[in-house]
Amino acid sequence: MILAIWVFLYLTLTACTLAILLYIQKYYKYWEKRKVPIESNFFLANNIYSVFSGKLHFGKFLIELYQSHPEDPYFGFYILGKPYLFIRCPNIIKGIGKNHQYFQDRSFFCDEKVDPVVSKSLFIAKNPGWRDSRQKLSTLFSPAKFKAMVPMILSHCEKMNIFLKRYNNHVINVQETAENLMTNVLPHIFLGIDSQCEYNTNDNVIKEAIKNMFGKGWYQGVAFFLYAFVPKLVGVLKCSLLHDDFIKTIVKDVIESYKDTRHTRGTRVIDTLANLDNNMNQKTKEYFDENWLVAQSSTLAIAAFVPTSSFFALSLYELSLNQECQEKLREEIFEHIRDENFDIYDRIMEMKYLNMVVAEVLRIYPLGDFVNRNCNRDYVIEATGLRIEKGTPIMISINAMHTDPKFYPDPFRFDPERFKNGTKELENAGVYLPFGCGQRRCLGERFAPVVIKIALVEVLRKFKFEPCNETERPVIFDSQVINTSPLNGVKLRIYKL
Ligand code: HEM
Repeated sequence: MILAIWVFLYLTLTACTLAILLYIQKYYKYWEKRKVPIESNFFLANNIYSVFSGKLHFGKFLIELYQSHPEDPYFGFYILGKPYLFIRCPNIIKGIGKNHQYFQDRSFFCDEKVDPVVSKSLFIAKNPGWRDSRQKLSTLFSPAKFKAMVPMILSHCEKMNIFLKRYNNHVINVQETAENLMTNVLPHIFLGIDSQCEYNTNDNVIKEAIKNMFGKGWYQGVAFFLYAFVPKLVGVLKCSLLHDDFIKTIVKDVIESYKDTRHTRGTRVIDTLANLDNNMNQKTKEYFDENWLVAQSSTLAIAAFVPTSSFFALSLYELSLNQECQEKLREEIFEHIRDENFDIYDRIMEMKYLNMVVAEVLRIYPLGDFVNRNCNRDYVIEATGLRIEKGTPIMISINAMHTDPKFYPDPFRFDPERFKNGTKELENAGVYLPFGCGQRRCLGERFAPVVIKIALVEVLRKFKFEPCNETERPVIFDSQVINTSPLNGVKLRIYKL
């Protein structure tokens, strides 16, 4: 018996050693053999361990990598010995955006058997699930749907302004105000729930549930690392990236209410999601199950909440530090809005300076830091002849592109004039990509700016913002969360006009 155990242990150890040796043989000096410059050692790129211990933000880590290869169009790096390709050259980035058939998926992966919810999230899903889900979700974000949302967004802005009026000549944390506004607006649109988030208190169950859905600290760091880089271990360790009990309860309630045939289906995003198309074949229908609903509802809440809150707060921050821009924007707002009976949706589309301000905020603070893809078919970079092999993950740092002085002189100066000709030219040049690139770009690309522009117009018509002693310069970001979010909030002094 003892002998059998020893033989078993010996064989297992030999098999593991062989597997590791084969793995190392396959990948060791992978980039060197292809004459691709490399970053650091074979096992772990640079100081990536600081990211997963919560000391360094992942976006910052990518900027440091980008800056360490100033002359290279791309370079390779390794995570646990797996080769990654970091793309720096705008022309190559454009090619990746255009050639969706080669770069359909992200390299993050989650097996449906291991996590039936996360695996279906639009952010993680692979084809054909991703394509069908994206088609279905895209119908929710049409200009007509936005227009219909405007009165609701306005009513929440009005409540915010009533709160702000009480704080004339006081210092307030606009990040907190922005989060409260989004706690009211987003669950209303996506889930049809009234969060009743008050502005004078910081404890709202829905806000806390959304903020905690992704967790924080070392546990989230480890879970994110496993999902992103060693997905097979997720099942073994049974760790979960998502705390979705709150969304699950809401989805269950909606599905339950549909069983009652007298119930009239609403116009909320969740109603549209739950409303399955009768033309779908059985297999597709099976995919769009309750887990799919929970997955998409959570994805929308997570993907929207932090970026839109920070986007609003950081817009006010930059407009406070740059008073002449704030004044210019206010003048434009008053020029377009002379009385109370105006169609705000049409007006914000016409406001050129407002668009320039928003574009510049998204340049300095792209909020979604990186683009990540998995090459799903061998792809040759025409300019250099490098063959990116099937299965190779690639990384693009949006933040690093947006703050590279080669593309944006004096990159940390807030200057909306950079966008006086719009964003198209810079987008086409592959150097402006706040919402990513290609077919897998952000689903909220048109929605987020609409909400922020309305909120900015509403608040700047009534209030002026100035920096104060507590205003950080520059803003310090939280290194323990995946999104870009100010660690200590954004403190500004507010004056009633
Ligand atoms: C200022 C606000 C926002 C910024 C800067 C932002 C940025 C991004 C970026 C950079 C990506 C990755 C794109 C790529 O890989 O090419 C992304 C993906 C995504 N975003 Fe946003 N986002 C914002 C707001 C929103 C909102 C409001 C929603 C929800 C309506 C949303 C939903 C998503 C989804 C679902 C994806 C994954 C898309 C897919 O894989 O098909 N985002 N976002």
